[in-house]
Order: sequence, then C-alpha cells, then structure tokens
Amino acid sequence: MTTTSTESLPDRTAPDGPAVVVRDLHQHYGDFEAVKGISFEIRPGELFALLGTNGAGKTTTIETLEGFRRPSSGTLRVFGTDPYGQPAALRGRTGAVLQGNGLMEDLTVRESLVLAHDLVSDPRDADELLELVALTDKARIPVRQLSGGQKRRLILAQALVARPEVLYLDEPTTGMDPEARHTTWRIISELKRQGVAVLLTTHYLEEAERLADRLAIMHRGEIRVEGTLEDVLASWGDRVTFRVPEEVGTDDLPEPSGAEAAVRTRDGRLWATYTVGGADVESRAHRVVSELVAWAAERGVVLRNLQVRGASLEDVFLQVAGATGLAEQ
Ligand SMILES: Nc1ncnc2c1ncn2[C@@H]1O[C@H](COP(=O)(O)OP(=O)(O)OP(=O)(O)O)[C@@H](O)[C@H]1O
Repeated sequence: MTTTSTESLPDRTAPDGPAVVVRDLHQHYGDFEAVKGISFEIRPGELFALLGTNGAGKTTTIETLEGFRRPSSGTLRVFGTDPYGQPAALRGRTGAVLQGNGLMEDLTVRESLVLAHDLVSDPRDADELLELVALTDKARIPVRQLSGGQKRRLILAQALVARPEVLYLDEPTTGMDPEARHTTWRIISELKRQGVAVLLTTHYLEEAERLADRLAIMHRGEIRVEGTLEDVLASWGDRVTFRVPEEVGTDDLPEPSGAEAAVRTRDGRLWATYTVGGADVESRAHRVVSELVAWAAERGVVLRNLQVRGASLEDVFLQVAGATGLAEQ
C-alpha cells in the first residue's frame, strides 16, 4: 500500500527543493521483493546515478517513479505529486528513455518526433531535436532502418519533445558508439545546466563518473553505497603495494596510521599491500608512501615494484557485487 502522508516530505515550493523524492520504497513482484526500502532525492539540475548489478532493482525503481507501478510500500513524490497512474499534473513535466524500444518502426524518424508533438502543449521543434541528437541526415528514413544506437538517440529526442523538468534515463547509451555516447553526455550535461533533474541508470561506470552529482550502487534491491563520487571512493581506499625486501622480516614492516597491511605470497615472493583509507582522498596515498619510503631509507632497503593504485568506482562496484557472490538474476 502506498503511504500517503506528506508530513515529513520537503516543501516542493521551496526553490531548491527536490524534484524527486523516494522514501523507503519497497516493490514486490508477487512474493519476490525486488526493491527493499530505498530512499533518495534529486534536485533540479542534479543527476543521480543508480548503478548496480543485473537484477538489482534499478529498472523497477524507474518504472515505479514513472508511475507505471504502484509501490508495494513507501512514498514517491515528483514535484510533490504521487506519480502512480501518471497523473495529469505530471504530464509533460517528466520524460523517459526506458529499456523497451517503444518506437513505431514504419514512421520516418522525423514523423516519430512530430507525432509526439501532438501530445504536448509547447513542443520542441523536431528539426532542432534531430540536430541535437545528430540524426538530421536520417530524418526521412523509416525508423526500422536505424541502427540500435541511432534508435536510442531518437528515443532520447522523443523524451525531450515536451521539455521535461525530470528525466529518467534507463541505460540511455547502450549500443551507442563512443562518439554518440559523448554526444549524449553533452546533451545530458546541457539539460542539467538548464535545471533538469536526471535519474540515470547505467552499466558504464565512466558515464556515472562523468555525469553524476551523486550516485548509489544497488545490489539485490538495496542501496549499498551512496554519495558523491568522492564520498564513495573515500569509503574504499587506495592500494599501495611493493615486494617485501628480503633483508627485513614481515614483522618489521611499518604500520602507518590509517592504513591496513596485508602480506601475500605471489610467484614465491612476499608482497605487502597497504589499503589506505581516510577522508583526505587526494593526499592519503602520498602520506602513507612517504612513511614507507622513509622507513625503507632508514633501513637501507628498496621498495621494489612499488605501486599506488587509486580507488576506482569499479573497485567499489565489484566489492558491492562480490560481497555476496555475483549478481542476482
Ligand atoms: N515483471 C516482473 N515480474 C517478476 N519479476 C520481475 C519483473 N520485472 C523484474 N523482475 C525481477 O526483479 C528484479 C529486479 O529487476 P530490474 O529489472 O529492476 O533490475 P535492474 O537493476 O534494472 O537489472 P539490469 O541491470 O539487469 O537491467 C530481478 O530479479 C527481476 O528478475
């Protein structure tokens, strides 16, 4: 049952209030709970990326926000309105690029944009949109002759006809070549600049790194990690690795503060790995490497094969996915 109380929800009339509010969303398919109590907000001009393993519940969340599904429980608000059933108050204010194709294959590319014109009050010009998504030269051909990546671009153009203030992008760049992907990223950045609130799901972590103001990693229906990219990387740690010098024993290895040491045998040799945590994301590896090098200099030994590997979103993602085995299907 949908909770209808709005008491604790932010004021939608506040100029910097969130465009999208999700509170403790649960979504079931029969007995199966696909989304297990997730919460987030998206402000105008902000892009929130929902990352996650296959079957984590991202599409379910977007479809529920779009108003296609009634939440099993929890509260959703888009500009203060419950989106279930796609109420008239939200029509035209939200746009979506969803996973299903939804295109009419026999129309020409241009016709499929003009068709959408009839449904909205202040539509964007079809030719302007075709230029935006680099499909001007395809305007007169039937949709069925477009490649997969070109169809995704046309769906994006359709989503923009009504000048939406909230945009749901479910894997929008799947099948696009790198150039088309970069074009799409530029379009999304421009929409953000114009104040559009964007919810993006993607399996391209670089896409999230480039576009997201905040991101969350979902696994098995739950948000496991959330924050700005910097917050998320801070939660993981950098890795400093070197071969343990033969002249010293592993008991002699230093213990810099904020670093956790582990020693492993590889190729018959001992290797030390320090996982360096701490909020000083930009300087923490430097701090620990300085201590390690000073320690080595004092003993007259060399840290061979010394490597520093910064935390990456992929590391964090794999940790989330790997914590309980791979993705739930
Ligand atoms: N209509 C449905 N009926 C029953 N189960 C469903 C239905 N749609 C999705 N599911 C299940 O709900 C879970 C979440 O699916 P969802 O499509 O939301 O995941 P996702 O995070 O978008 O995955 P992907 O990254 O693979 O697209 C999966 O286990 C899926 O099998």
